[in-house]
Amino acid sequence: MTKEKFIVTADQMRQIEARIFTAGMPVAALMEKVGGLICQRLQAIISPGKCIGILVGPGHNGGDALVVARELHFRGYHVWIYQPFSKLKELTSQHFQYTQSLKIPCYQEISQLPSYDFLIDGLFGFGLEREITDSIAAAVNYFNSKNQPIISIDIPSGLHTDTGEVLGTAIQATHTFCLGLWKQGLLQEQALPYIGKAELIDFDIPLADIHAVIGDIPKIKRITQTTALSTLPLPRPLITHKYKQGHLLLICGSRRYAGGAILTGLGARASGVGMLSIAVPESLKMLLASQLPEALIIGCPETETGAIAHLPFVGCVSGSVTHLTDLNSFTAIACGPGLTKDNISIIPEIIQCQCPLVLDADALNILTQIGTIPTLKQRKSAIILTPHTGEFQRLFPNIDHTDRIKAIQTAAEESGAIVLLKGARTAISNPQGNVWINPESTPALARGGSGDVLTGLLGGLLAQIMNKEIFIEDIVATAAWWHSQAGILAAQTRTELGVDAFTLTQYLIPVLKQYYSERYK
Ligand SMILES: NC(=O)C1=CN([C@@H]2O[C@H](COP(=O)(O)OP(=O)(O)OC[C@H]3O[C@@H](n4cnc5c(N)ncnc54)[C@H](OP(=O)(O)O)[C@@H]3O)[C@@H](O)[C@H]2O)[C@@H](O)CC1
Ligand SMILES: Nc1ncnc2c1ncn2[C@@H]1O[C@H](COP(=O)(O)OP(=O)(O)O)[C@@H](O)[C@H]1O
Ligand SMILES: [K+]
Repeated sequence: MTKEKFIVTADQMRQIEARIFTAGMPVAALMEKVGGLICQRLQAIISPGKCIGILVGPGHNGGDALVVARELHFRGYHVWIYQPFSKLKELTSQHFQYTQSLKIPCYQEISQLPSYDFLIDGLFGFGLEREITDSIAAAVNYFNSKNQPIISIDIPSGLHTDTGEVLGTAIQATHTFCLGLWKQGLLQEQALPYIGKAELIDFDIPLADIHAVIGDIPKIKRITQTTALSTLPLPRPLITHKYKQGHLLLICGSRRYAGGAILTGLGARASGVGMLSIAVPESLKMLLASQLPEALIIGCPETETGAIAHLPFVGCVSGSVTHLTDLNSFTAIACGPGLTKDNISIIPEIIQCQCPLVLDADALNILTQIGTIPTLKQRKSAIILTPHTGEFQRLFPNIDHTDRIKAIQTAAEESGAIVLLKGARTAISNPQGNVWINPESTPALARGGSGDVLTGLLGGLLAQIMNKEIFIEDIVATAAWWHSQAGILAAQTRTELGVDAFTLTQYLIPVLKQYYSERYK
């Protein structure tokens, strides 16, 4: 669905809504339509005869909930209403009056509430701007303590629509039916424990109204299956050869961290890149060759501690060492996993390469040591930094990272890099502040080495976009999506404990194959 990629703040949603109403759509008609759509979804989840408690707030979120209450009542569900407010908005008040004429039981006190199978949360939507307190806060905490399924309308009541921050307390939903367009708060990490399974209820907001408010090219977008698949190098052109499918150089590994190089290599393998070269310390060469027989393994001179001392350009070293001819012969370079910080000269050595460059893990720690901004300012071509929160803080110590989206926008603008901030909701910003957020992932990925897999996969995809009209940040977003989807599939098959980084690499291709089942039947 095309609207899945848009993300709005409360203010933007209000402006979009205002345009629709000004154009002639009656407010009551829209509420009726939305309530009907919510009901259809509820009927698919909840069988008739179940007992459903409806939590009704004073605004239009409460109005939606009342439409739902009325409809479910007529469809054979046992419905009761909890409505503790003395003053309701006019439309909400009318719907409330009608539910009372239908004799749907209504309660003001939680102590009086009957039992229930499901709750529908219509206390507050995007109109919540101040903390929930007193008896309403106590009610929210009471409902959370019951451990029964709760379906929140638009957003779990108590979450700030933009920041996902908890305002006093918040409903811990098992499902969230977000209305019309994804609210920014639902994409924020701090909101995750409250949202449950989230889905968008599309109520036909005209695209023209969306673009009029958030712009032709929206600043913040959700990565979707459609946006990701549209940038993948699939199907391959029939007439091609390996060098046309990209040549990736990985610079990674050390005697201490050999596994990082293997995992990065296996991530790159799954990308389908035409040629893969891996620069590792000389003593790792045989190991890497045995794990990745298709790759060209470049053994590098090493420090006493077993880190790469420098890259073996032609003329630099002799003997059995495989030489690198020229960094500019590659179509992408990814550097960092397992490198150690033992030799900081490796970054100045590669920073001027002309192809897209990914820095991850110890390459980021080295970058911090030699000076993030001054070093990146020397760079003329695209560079992608892939820090987790700790690395981000070290790279950009002056940037407040509590709002992760603002933080990456600032970091990208100041450094000129594309910044991918890893986490439960990985987000990517380019230097112009255009952001992609990855909306689905799994905590199964919170495990050593899974970031190394991402670096290899990303490098391999970047290597393949040469001469294609694809923005680099779009392919970075695709890599984050693919990596997470592989984690989700692996966790579904093996539980969240069964997704070690090597196993993750084994799911990268199977997860993709699901989307191309017709082609590969
Ligand atoms: N836009 C659309 O396209 C569509 C929107 N729709 C629906 O409308 C919802 C937005 O409705 P909304 O604007 O009426 O706000 P909502 O979230 O119900 O609550 C605001 C009310 O709560 C009150 N209040 C606030 N904080 C409080 C507190 N801490 N403790 C106690 N009270 C507090 C506040 O009172 P006041 O601040 O005025 O005192 C006000 O009365 C949206 O989420 C969606 O469900 C759909 O029907 C159709 C399409
Ligand atoms: N709670 C989580 N939910 C979803 N994904 C996560 C979570 N925690 C970590 N990840 C993902 O796992 C990967 C971890 O990367 P990183 O921290 O660099 O690990 P390593 O350096 O050990 O490989 C990142 O892609 C990150 O987005
Ligand atoms: K709600």
